[in-house]
Amino acid sequence: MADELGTVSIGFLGMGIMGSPMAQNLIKAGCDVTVWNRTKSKCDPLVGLGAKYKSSPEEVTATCDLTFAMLADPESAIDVACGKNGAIFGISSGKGYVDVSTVDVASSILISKQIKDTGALFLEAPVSGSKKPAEDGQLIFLTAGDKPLYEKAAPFLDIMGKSKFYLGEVGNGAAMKLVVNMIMGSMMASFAEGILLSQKVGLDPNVLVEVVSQGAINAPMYSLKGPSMIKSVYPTAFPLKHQQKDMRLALGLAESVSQSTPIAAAANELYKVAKSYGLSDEDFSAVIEALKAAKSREA
Ligand SMILES: NC(=O)C1=CN([C@@H]2O[C@H](COP(=O)(O)OP(=O)(O)OC[C@H]3O[C@@H](n4cnc5c(N)ncnc54)[C@H](OP(=O)(O)O)[C@@H]3O)[C@@H](O)[C@H]2O)C=CC1
Ligand SMILES: O=CCCC(=O)O
Repeated sequence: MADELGTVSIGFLGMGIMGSPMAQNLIKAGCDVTVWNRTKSKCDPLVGLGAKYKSSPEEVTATCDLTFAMLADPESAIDVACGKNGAIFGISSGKGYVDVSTVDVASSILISKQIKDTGALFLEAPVSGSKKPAEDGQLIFLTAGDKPLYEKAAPFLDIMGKSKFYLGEVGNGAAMKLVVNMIMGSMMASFAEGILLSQKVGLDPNVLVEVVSQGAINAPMYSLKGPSMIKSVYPTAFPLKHQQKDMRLALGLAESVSQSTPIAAAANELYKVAKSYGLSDEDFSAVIEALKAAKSREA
């Protein structure tokens, strides 16, 4: 199997919290991987594991059959794909581009069009699952776009993830991801309120987490993040700035179809407040600090 995988040369653009472990899993599985990152030093550990390095997205797509991109937001995803020395300048017919970043529908369609104009194939494949699932190869891929590329990419998605959904036309994967993260962001904001309320009425919030974890509203996120939130520490798995970006993009998606989303809109305001307190690079569970600050101002 490792020999078969090694016959397809893989490019990987973006060595952040998610991209690095995803690329690492491909290397460990025996794939021929070439990496690029805006901040070059983040490629060093991957090169140490056997990856090749190229100095631009263009050079990566020129030398690789299949290129994955894991970038911060719509702006960086578009820039890396279509900007100066971007992926479109190296890619060509017979190759594929798989964007696993979380972006909005319009940005994904724009990148798809630019890639497909070169004759190459495009797949969007944003992921559910955070740093640990990325390290463990347990991500969930929400794919849409060219079916032949989905089939070609499938063995590699299976190395990085535990499941994959093919959702049809480009935009459907992006939309699914935004809906999922809109729910998650609202759940976390509500959980933060619950922790603070339990403390304020004299309950032990650790017991609250235990009660929640045994009931119908249990979600792994609560027992994973709750204990550190109670200690006011937020080790970054999913940066708060990205959660707020996803709330913003989800609200835009909702507006585009006139769907009312008042809960998500309220939660988004909390993430904005947390960002204004300098918490952008903390884990998104740091949204609880926005409520604490409001509390102390009222007191
Ligand atoms: N962390 C998580 O739990 C999850 C994140 N996601 C999504 O995955 C994507 C990546 O997330 P994550 O790895 O956490 O984010 P990071 O912030 O850790 O990494 C972002 C990556 O984007 C690059 N980047 C940012 N701006 C630019 C730019 N202008 N030009 C070129 N490269 C740029 C960064 O490069 P540099 O190193 O130079 O800054 C880095 O490689 C996001 O869309 C996020 O929403 C999806 C699921 C889970
Ligand atoms: O986009 C981030 C998703 C994080 C998660 O699914 O746990």
